[in-house]
Amino acid sequence: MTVLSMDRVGFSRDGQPIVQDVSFAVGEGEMIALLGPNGAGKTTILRLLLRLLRPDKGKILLDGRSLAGLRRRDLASRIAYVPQGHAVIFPYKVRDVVALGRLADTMFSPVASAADRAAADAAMGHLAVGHLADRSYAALSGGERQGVLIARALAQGARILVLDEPETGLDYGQQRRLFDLLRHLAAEGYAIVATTHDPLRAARTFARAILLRQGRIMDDGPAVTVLSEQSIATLYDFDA
Ligand SMILES: Nc1ncnc2c1ncn2[C@@H]1O[C@H](COP(=O)(O)OP(=O)(O)OP(=O)(O)O)[C@@H](O)[C@H]1O
Repeated sequence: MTVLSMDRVGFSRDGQPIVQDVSFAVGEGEMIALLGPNGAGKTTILRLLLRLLRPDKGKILLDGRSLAGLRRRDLASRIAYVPQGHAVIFPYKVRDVVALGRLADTMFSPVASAADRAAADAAMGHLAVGHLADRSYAALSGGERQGVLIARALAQGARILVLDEPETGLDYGQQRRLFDLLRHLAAEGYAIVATTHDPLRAARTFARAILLRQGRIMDDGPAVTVLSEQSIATLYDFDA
């Protein structure tokens, strides 16, 4: 079932088209890699999906309803953003970072409820980061941070995860564990959209790949098919 879709979306900055005529639909349980050279518009598409930017043209639908008209709280209950883990944006204890995922709910009440604390604890348990709860987020390794950021997204209760280059800064083992985890979540029904700069990993790990070039979709389909040697060469502009 489709949970999120873009229909002929266009977005410009200062009259310059950044995203043009982009259409795709994300289904429950799908794991989609968004690939393309620097400046192709990947992050812009993520920001449009998260409603951090508004499209100039076309429509974005969440559960069949226009993203533009949704209440922030409803949006937060469905879509969670996992930023790059290497930036220390949270000078807090891990437990507090994960509880921030409940903010969409807790901001309506001055105190985190028992249910909020339970959701944060459950998310940490699910991602095996519970033992880090009282550590400082800033002192964690890249892989540990990425796990905590995903736990924060799960605590939010959202079933659509949008990740920006999640493997950045992780060693090979941590990347393996991260992508195993994402596959596991997709098998549980989570919809996952992630940008990546690693076509070989995307071909092995993701079910589907969307290739983006100069703001337009160049190809979209099963990752193993779409990410051929030839199309990778075309996408990144080198001789195969
Ligand atoms: N805040 C901004 N102001 C002006 N132009 C911007 C801004 N953010 C992005 N752009 C431009 O929009 C285009 C697409 O950028 P975007 O960050 O979406 O690309 P990307 O595919 O995510 O690139 P990268 O792989 O380098 O992260 C680029 O030409 C970029 O310079």
